[in-house]
Amino acid sequence: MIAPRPTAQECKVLPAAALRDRLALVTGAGSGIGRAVALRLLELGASVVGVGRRAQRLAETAELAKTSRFRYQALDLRDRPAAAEFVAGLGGLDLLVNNAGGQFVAPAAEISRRGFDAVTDLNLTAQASLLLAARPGLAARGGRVVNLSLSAPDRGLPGHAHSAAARAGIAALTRSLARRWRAEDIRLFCLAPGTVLTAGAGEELPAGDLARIVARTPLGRDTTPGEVAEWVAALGSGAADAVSGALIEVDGGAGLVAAAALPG
Ligand SMILES: CCCCCCCCC/C=C/C(=O)SCCNC(=O)CCNC(=O)[C@H](O)C(C)(C)COP(=O)(O)OP(=O)(O)OC[C@H]1O[C@@H](n2cnc3c(N)ncnc32)[C@H](O)[C@@H]1OP(=O)(O)O
Ligand SMILES: NC(=O)C1=CN([C@@H]2O[C@H](COP(=O)(O)OP(=O)(O)OC[C@H]3O[C@@H](n4cnc5c(N)ncnc54)[C@H](OP(=O)(O)O)[C@@H]3O)[C@@H](O)[C@H]2O)C=CC1
Repeated sequence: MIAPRPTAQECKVLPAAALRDRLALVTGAGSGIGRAVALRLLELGASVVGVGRRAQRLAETAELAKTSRFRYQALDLRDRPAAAEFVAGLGGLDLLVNNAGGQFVAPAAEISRRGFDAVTDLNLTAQASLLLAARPGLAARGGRVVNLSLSAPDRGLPGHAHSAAARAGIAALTRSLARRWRAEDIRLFCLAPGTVLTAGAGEELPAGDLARIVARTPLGRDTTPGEVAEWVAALGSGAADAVSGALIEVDGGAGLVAAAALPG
């Protein structure tokens, strides 16, 4: 049985002012999931700073946002000193959404050293560095961190050896810091979407492969950007006050089943 896909409107369950007066930093806010998250946080009253490498894409998000509560900065997060300086300059921060990430699909044996480094740099080292740099700002506001991940990175994802290793590292870091930073009232979470049919996912895998992966999902459907955005917003709100260090899978149950056949 295929579960129905909610409309963008049906995903919106939080009250209108749930994030009023909060400041959020969303990485990768110029496309896909990051853009959906940024727009939803703005709707809920937050101010949002979006970063990504391409200013043009961020400007498109600003056009959709139609509010001065959105500002953006072109930034390569793998330039760790620049990213750290930028986040320090924001001052107090209520929510960091570590969304920028991704990988290429390749059999493990065909991933070169530079390819492995590029993916682990983006999905582990740069994310870790950003959240460490954000610590003082988060501590000043009892802030939250949502790290975007892959569902069940430890189940052995074909074609994703480099990325799964990086995401498992972030999950471990999330749990470690959730414990270590509790004195500063900082909460950290990992959020693992299932297959979200963004343009980025389409560049990574052919449509046929994505359809096969979605068909194997227990709920028989993809995850929508709106669903991911609502969960991120909830984790940034009072709804998550009793949650700490969790990996939350918004994946239609994908993490419960063996991954579909892909090379690798
Ligand atoms: C069923 C399972 C359920 C799994 C369920 C999966 C469902 C779909 C889930 C979708 C998940 C998503 O994340 S969708 C979002 C996708 N979006 C993205 O991935 C965007 C971000 N990605 C990137 O920017 C790139 O992929 C990334 C490699 C990380 C960074 O790129 P760089 O510019 O640094 O890299 P480059 O300079 O081009 O290349 C660096 C090295 O990597 C190698 N490299 C690059 N592309 C390569 C490729 N396709 N194959 C081999 N090797 C490659 C190059 O050859 C270089 O090595 P040498 O040749 O040795 O020099
Ligand atoms: N779509 C899916 O099915 C799933 C996605 N995810 C994860 O969710 C996140 C968002 O994915 P999605 O929206 O689909 O993909 P996109 O490719 O649209 O998003 C990736 C974003 O990250 C930004 N980015 C990439 N590299 C850098 C960098 N070095 N510095 C700054 N920004 C960077 C990109 O902007 P720019 O290129 O301009 O820098 C882009 O906005 C990723 O971490 C992805 O791996 C997880 C599970 C499933």
